Amino acid sequence: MKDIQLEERVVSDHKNKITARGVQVHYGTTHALKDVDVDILDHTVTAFIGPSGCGKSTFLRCLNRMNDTVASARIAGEILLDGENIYDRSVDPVQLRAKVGMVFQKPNPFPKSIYDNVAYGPKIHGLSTSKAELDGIVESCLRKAALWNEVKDRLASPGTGLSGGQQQRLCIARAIATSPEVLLMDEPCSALDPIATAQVEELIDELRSQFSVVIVTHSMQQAARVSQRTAFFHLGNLVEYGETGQIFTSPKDPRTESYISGRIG
Ligand SMILES: Nc1ncnc2c1ncn2[C@@H]1O[C@H](COP(=O)(O)OP(=O)(O)OP(=O)(O)O)[C@@H](O)[C@H]1O
Repeated sequence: MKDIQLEERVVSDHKNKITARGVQVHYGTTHALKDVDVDILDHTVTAFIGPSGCGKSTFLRCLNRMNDTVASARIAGEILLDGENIYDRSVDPVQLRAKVGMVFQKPNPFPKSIYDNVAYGPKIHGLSTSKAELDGIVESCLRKAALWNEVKDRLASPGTGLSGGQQQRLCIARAIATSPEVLLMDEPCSALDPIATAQVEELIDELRSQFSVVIVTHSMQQAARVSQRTAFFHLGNLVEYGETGQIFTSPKDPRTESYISGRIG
């Protein structure tokens, strides 16, 4: 990883967007996440890394209450978005997921046109008052997702007819169409080829100017390329969290050191 200028990474004084304290998750008798404390900064890409089964996706899914859909999941602790507890009874998970959007491992466009994939969220959340306004949102999101030029002449074609990399960028356009404040990405490049991966990574860096991005990745190179902060999970514990440069060049915990040098995982 010599070509990556980690030491040049500067984490600015962005404010906390998400504050997690004492987060525990059980699936039935499996204790998947143990007492996790994290501050996710605004306008920052945060990478979650760690060996398979360490709880990265579980924690990611706590941040927009996706785990609510898993019958056996029990979540304890506190997760605040801009100071408000997202698990409060008054919070509507559907509204929360518009603010804290998600992109999944496998591109999963709706069986609808390219246009309707992006327009769906703004429509159900009442974010546009006219067709012209909706057209504007669709175009701007497809542009932000670096897909507009490839699809502008076939907006009525099915989203599922695009290539894998294009489908993932369509899913990113769909996720940003509700103007989220945080975007969660669960291994968003694992089904993509190197060219599509590079496009999505470039996009992640651009999206950071608009909101926080949290990415789960199995690739340490990817974490080093795209993130400013990295959290290392192991056996359900958050072992170490800090600036990406520090985590990769001078980890404090021997378990982090072992993982990044390939001895565990
Ligand atoms: N829906 C579920 N029901 C039961 N157990 C689950 C469920 N989802 C995850 N687990 C368990 O919780 C633990 C953490 O899983 P999780 O998917 O969060 O790990 P991960 O670090 O994201 O793994 P991977 O890198 O393989 O995706 C594992 O022991 C897993 O088997």
